[in-house]
Amino acid sequence: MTRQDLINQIKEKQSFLCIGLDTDIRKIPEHLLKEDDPIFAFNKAIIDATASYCVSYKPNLAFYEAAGIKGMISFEKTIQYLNDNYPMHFIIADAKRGDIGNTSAMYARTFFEEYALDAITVAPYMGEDSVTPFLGYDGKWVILLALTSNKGSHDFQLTEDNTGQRLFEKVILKSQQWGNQENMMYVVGATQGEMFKDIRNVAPNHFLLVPGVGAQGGSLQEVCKYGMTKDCGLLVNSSRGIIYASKGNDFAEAAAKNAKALQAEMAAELNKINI
Ligand SMILES: O=c1ccn([C@@H]2O[C@H](COP(=O)(O)O)[C@@H](O)[C@H]2O)c(=O)[nH]1
Repeated sequence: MTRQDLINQIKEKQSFLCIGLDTDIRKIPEHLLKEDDPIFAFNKAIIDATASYCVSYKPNLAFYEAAGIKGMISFEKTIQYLNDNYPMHFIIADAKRGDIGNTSAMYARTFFEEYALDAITVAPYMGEDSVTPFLGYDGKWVILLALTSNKGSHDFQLTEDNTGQRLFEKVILKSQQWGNQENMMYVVGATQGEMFKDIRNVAPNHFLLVPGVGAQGGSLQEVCKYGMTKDCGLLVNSSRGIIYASKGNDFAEAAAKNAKALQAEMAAELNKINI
């Protein structure tokens, strides 16, 4: 998907919501456990109930890999279902990959060729040759971890060198020599609040994938205040806050209700920038 296609979807839906499919078999409603593939049955119901309120889905690979081969079959069926039924949704593999070049090339094959996903999250720690294999695909995206939502972001990402430059700034500036606004986004945690100002100093126009609203307590208003660009520039993710809105038979309706509420807040933010 191109940047312009994504912006068009955001305008059409009046939403920049990305729903995280972090599906844990231990958390899904009991009545689904008698299905052949409970994880897929859960995802399908969540997707059908929420698709009109979001522009993106983000399955996190950890949740599928944890269930072994069965989990990967559920992942594959989920992706197939999205590609067949909701082809204009931007699908992100939250896999946080990155390795020496030939190994990264295999990860890229997996997620971009085998599963035909739009984007993959990549860890920048191994540098240029670990990231560039993901950038050789037209219309596909690398989403580089820059300033994450967790407490551990202070351990490395927020530390300064002797010129005062912080590691997340170095990652963003250096990686702009490898990719551009058409094939690279950055992960910035919603919990980082005013830090979005500093992010926009080094990445004024790149799209940001922003996890951390909902269960982690990040503020959508603050993210928009400091991080929104003139064409939005944000994909804001919520996983647990939507998919586990209810543990009962009404789980899909409850997910739709929470997704709709976030979409309404997003529409109000988009209204401020006239898109
Ligand atoms: O900095 C980061 C990077 C990735 N994540 C992932 O996003 C979702 C957030 O889930 P919630 O349930 O909405 O908290 C999850 O898949 C994380 O692994 C992140 O939270 N922060």
